[in-house]
Amino acid sequence: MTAPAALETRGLTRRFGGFAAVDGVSLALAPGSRHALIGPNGAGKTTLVNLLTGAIRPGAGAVLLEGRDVTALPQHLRVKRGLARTFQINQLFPDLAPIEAVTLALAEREGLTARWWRPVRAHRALAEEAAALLARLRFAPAEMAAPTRDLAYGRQRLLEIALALALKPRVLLLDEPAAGVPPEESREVLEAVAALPRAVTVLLIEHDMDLVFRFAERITVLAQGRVLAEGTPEAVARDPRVREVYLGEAAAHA
Ligand SMILES: Nc1ncnc2c1ncn2[C@@H]1O[C@H](COP(=O)(O)OP(=O)(O)OP(=O)(O)O)[C@@H](O)[C@H]1O
Repeated sequence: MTAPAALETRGLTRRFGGFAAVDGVSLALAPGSRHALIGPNGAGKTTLVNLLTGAIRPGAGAVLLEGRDVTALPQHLRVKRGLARTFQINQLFPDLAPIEAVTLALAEREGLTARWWRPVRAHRALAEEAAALLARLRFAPAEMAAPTRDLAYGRQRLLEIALALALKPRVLLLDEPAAGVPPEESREVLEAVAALPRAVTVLLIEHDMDLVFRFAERITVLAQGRVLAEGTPEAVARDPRVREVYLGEAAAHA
């Protein structure tokens, strides 16, 4: 028996008024894969992510996490089942150092924050775990201890990813993790994500094609709410239908 997909949708549909923003989308992320979701503006990517996380409900279809139907579950229970997404930048505390923020996130996950009597030892173990997590994302010790506001923007985006990882997800959704990050730094962000252990399946939603083609093993292309193409980066890049929607978009912006 083959393992179920890490995350799967079946015929997922969401309408706004009469307009189908997501229209019968079926996709499956293989366990441990690096998968990207791309599509021109208005293709339905954000709506699909909101359906995956449970921020909004579908009119039809299903979402399955490791083979279990989570369509009816609210967001926090999907997080508990192992689905995490990156935080928005404004959720970072500028005065906290990354090591403090990640230690707190780990403590919250372990349910330790409510215990005022928690032993110092437990806190030290969490701080060590936080340091290891940040080191995996290539934070130097000095950066871990400096206030978040002093970090370069790319490092702040990596800190968001570290906070999502503190939830110990099985599936991580990254919604444009490199948006607004200078090119030299954005490459670093994606390299650090690509180097995460294969126990975490990653779905990347990204506009920057360079980053997508560097990162992804499989790409799903969304257009007008539907899956237009799905395959390896090479196959997707060759697909004339994909070229058409992107060339059309480029022409519209010219
Ligand atoms: N709450 C809403 N009410 C009405 N229409 C909506 C709503 N949310 C999204 N839409 C419409 O659904 C379509 C898909 O939007 P969505 O934001 O999911 O696309 P996207 O692929 O994320 O686009 P972009 O890359 O520009 O962010 C758009 O035409 C949008 O106007």
